[in-house]
Amino acid sequence: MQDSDAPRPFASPACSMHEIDPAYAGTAKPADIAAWRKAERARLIEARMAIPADERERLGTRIAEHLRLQIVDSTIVSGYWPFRGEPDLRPLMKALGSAGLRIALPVVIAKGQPLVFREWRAGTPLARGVWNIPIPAEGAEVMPDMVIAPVVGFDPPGYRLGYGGGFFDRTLAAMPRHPRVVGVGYRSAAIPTIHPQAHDIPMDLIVTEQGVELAASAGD
Ligand SMILES: Nc1nc2c(c(=O)[nH]1)N(C=O)[C@@H](CNc1ccc(C(=O)N[C@@H](CCC(=O)O)C(=O)O)cc1)CN2
Ligand SMILES: Nc1ncnc2c1ncn2[C@@H]1O[C@H](COP(=O)(O)OP(=O)(O)OP(=O)(O)O)[C@@H](O)[C@H]1O
Repeated sequence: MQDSDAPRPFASPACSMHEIDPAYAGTAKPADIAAWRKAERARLIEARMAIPADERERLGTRIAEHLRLQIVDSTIVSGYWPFRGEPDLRPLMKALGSAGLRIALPVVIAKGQPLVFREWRAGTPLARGVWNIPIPAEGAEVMPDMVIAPVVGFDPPGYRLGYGGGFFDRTLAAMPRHPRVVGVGYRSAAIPTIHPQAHDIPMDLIVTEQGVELAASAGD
């Protein structure tokens, strides 16, 4: 009698991924990309906030350890002030500042406009910016040569899903010299694709608690 669950090794080709419906693989192009992104952001942010705070802190420390190894030949590094459960890299920002690097934070000037970067040092007074994000109350506007961008989601080629303002894409597109752009996030923010659009600029590198996820090929 034939056991229907038993493996039948030669019944099909070794790899049949090409036969799988893209919808099943989670990569079918949604009819409405903006609506899909909105729902995906909400899902990813909710999942991130559900990670217990002490676990997020542990993961953030590991991300900072991996990230630190990537900071070579940079003089002005833009970090970020964490919110909505983003990895907290402030200890690293302080350590880099003590080591002589200049640190900046992104500032929203207006919706639909590029960000500007303002220098920050430990102890710099903060003000509440748009969406109540803390920003340096004073300080020179600077051009970072490395930008650390927190991700809500990311995909294997290094495209970043953010909060939906389009700020980093607009900012990078407007910068006279392309800085090194490093996306940071928890490994659980990895998705098969963010369905990149023409305006989406891929990260040069993504760093999670597991290490460096990708490095764009030399010369990019
Ligand atoms: N910590 C941190 N600071 C940062 C960023 C970031 O990602 N993380 N930004 C990186 O860009 C900028 C702020 N970007 C933001 C963009 C949108 C929303 C926001 O709340 N948007 C609306 C929905 C927008 C839409 O879907 O149309 C919302 O969520 O209600 C918040 C911040 C600058 N500072
Ligand atoms: N360079 C650009 N010029 C004009 N519009 C842009 C540019 N980049 C993005 N946008 C617009 O911004 C909106 C949001 O873009 P997107 O969904 O990529 O945001 P996001 O990367 O998730 O957000 P954020 O960077 O703020 O965290 C879209 O409507 C997009 O068309």
